[in-house]
Amino acid sequence: MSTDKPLILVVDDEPDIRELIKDILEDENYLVSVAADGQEAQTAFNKQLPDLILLDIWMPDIDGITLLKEFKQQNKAVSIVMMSGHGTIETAVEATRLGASDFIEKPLSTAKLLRGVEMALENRAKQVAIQRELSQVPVGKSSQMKLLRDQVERIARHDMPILLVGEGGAGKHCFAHYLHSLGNYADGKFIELSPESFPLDSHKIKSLAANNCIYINDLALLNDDAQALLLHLLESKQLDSCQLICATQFALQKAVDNNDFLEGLLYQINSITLAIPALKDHIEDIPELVHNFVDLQTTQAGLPYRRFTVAAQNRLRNHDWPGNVLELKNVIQRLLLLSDSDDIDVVDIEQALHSEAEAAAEGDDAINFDLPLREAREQFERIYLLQKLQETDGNVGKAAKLAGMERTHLYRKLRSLGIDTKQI
Ligand SMILES: Nc1ncnc2c1ncn2[C@@H]1O[C@H](COP(=O)(O)OP(=O)(O)OP(=O)(O)O)[C@@H](O)[C@H]1O
Repeated sequence: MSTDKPLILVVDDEPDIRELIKDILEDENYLVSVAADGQEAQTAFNKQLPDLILLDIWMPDIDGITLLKEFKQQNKAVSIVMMSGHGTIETAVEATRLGASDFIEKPLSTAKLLRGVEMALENRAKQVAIQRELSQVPVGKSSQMKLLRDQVERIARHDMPILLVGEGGAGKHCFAHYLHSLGNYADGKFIELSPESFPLDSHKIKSLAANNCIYINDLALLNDDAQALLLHLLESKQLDSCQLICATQFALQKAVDNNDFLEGLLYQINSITLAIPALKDHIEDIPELVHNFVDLQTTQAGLPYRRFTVAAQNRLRNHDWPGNVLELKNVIQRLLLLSDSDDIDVVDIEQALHSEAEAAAEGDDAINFDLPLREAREQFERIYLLQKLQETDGNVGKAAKLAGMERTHLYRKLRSLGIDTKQI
């Protein structure tokens, strides 16, 4: 829902009835838009997705059942109540089979109309809650999150590949799952392919992809052969019966300029791009995210419930969150696990953020000889590679040459060490 008041679209070819319904619903504080025929209804639907559609069954240009099918195809979460003066049981059954949530018979009475509308909106709210549980619907009331959710609802059923761009931990997986849950292959699997696991075999990819959702993360790290294969499959339209979502935290255009990424592949996958903002750019969502994570950790992971004081929440809003939502999730988990009071206050937050910062800063220090070899090696690699990237002004290709390693190997290394080339 994009506003706090539910938006109801009334589709009826009789002007008196349309206006009457509009007046009654507006008196009850609903937002109402009206359409006289199928075409107007389609335009209104595309302009702003309604929370509920009241749809007349008999209309001159297109019948309500066809329109119902079209709307449901475009967005299966939309709630639709059919209205008809000549309602028969068969039509009602047919409409509910096709996804209508209810059926109101004309002549309408105010009570009948309002009861139908309330029930449909309640059902929709329940459905959204269930869906949220199942598919991790991205939460957040900020304008960015609302817009992204609206865009996802609009594009999920398109067949074009979708590109998600955002920093590590910003929510790319979360939006990919949401796209899958609303997409044409929601009943199929969500298969994640990483550059390491990307099969260099077109039959294998096609069989994985068939009627499923393929999520490739991080696209910039695909090696040359994998890039060429993916480009070939897309150009020859061999990945048609699947939903393809690619994700990256690196600037792909920059990778193209550096000859690290195939330009043709970028054009194949970037026509629908969603930018997932860094958490510091939508901090107003922190209270809701905190609530969401506390809920998840207490119900699913069995951690004890603790209340975050308002001061604690404000302190969380003042942090920079370089690790984005993932970092917030980790901080909350740590607080629920380690705190010994029922209330989480500013002091607890300071402590948790301090431990996070210490962990993150460890890599910037001189080599620590107390560390096990593996961690000391990682620490050295981080310092060494940051130095090379600084020398080459963030150019991964050049840094790879200096370091005497393959570019894609370097990309992978940077990712595993959590180094963001944009920050160089
Ligand atoms: N808007 C959101 N609402 C609820 N949960 C979120 C939201 N954004 C992210 N999360 C959760 O935060 C965690 C980190 O997000 P996610 O894994 O989606 O980030 P990512 O961008 O895919 O990270 P990476 O770059 O490491 O692949 C996940 O558990 C995800 O479900």
